[in-house]
Amino acid sequence: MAPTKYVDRVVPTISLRDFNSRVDDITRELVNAAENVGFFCIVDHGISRATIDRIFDQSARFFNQDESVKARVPFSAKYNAGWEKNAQLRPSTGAVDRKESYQMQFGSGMDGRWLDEDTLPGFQQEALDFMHQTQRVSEKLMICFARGLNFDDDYFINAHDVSRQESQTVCRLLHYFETPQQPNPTGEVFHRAGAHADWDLLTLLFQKAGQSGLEICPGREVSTSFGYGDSWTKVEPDVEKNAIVCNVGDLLMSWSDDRFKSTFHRVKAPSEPHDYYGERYSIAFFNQPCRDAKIQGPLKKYPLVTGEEFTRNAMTRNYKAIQDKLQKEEEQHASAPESVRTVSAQA
Ligand SMILES: O=C(O)CCC(=O)C(=O)O
Ligand SMILES: [Fe+2]
Repeated sequence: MAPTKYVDRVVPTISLRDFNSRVDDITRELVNAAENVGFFCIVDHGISRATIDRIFDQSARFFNQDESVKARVPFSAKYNAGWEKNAQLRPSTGAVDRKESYQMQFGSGMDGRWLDEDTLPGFQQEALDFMHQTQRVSEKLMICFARGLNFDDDYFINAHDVSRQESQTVCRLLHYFETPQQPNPTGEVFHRAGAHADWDLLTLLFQKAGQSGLEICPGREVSTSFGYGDSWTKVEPDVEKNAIVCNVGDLLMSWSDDRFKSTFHRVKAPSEPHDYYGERYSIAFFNQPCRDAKIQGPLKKYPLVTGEEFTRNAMTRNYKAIQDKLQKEEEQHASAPESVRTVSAQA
């Protein structure tokens, strides 16, 4: 593989301190970041580092269970919840991400998908507490983006109400495996998370100290397929500042008539000398619209769709890209590639 081209880009850091009295300034900063980079870090958000460390401990507890235990709560594409391993196929790589993940929701999508209290005492409660705290931070961002688009303050909050049955919001625990440092004899590339854009409104990402790998390639600058030939920027974990890395998803891009940019990102397949090869834990909180939310930007650039339709369209798009890629490979090699197993319901 050709060496990755890197470029320094400023990923703005935005403080949510004194939110109520500073909401206009914060809105300006967020809007500017969303228009230009699509990524930003937030600090002074109110979730303590101790809370974040504890949820990472819970995540390790979950992933340390035997596979037979985790397999009791398998991923369901219908409910977009549960555990999966080496299963998320990416159109950008044509391969599965080398990771396991456990997706949690607030409501009935989790029926039968929590491990029982005997197996993981306290896990469900702590996970839900963390998810509610992250939801409250998300709601502050939603107020600002609603203001930026001249909607009422509670416009996005209502469309993402996690107390409703129609909620689709997901908290994804992620665990990437340690990667062999020696080039693999077969030349196999261990993709961690292939380049993609998320298809939610906003993603809030938590990282652990020293566990690098996240890279971005702002959407509007991408000129090659999935940003491969483009210049990437590393977004290192900033645990000192207790930063949460946030990005605009396809939903907010569409809902803003393309004013706010959904941005390509990836967790790089470690392959170059300074890459991080060790295991990586991260947590992504995807603000998904309620199934019956009505989605249309102020300029009505795109036809009105419901949250359910938007998610379905995003999945179809993703799936079609994979199908097209496989078809091309099939034509090139005149032999069928390994069959596609699952397409995760997330970007
Ligand atoms: O693990 C990470 O840092 C990024 C994960 C991600 O982009 C995703 O799951 O959509
Ligand atoms: Fe992502």
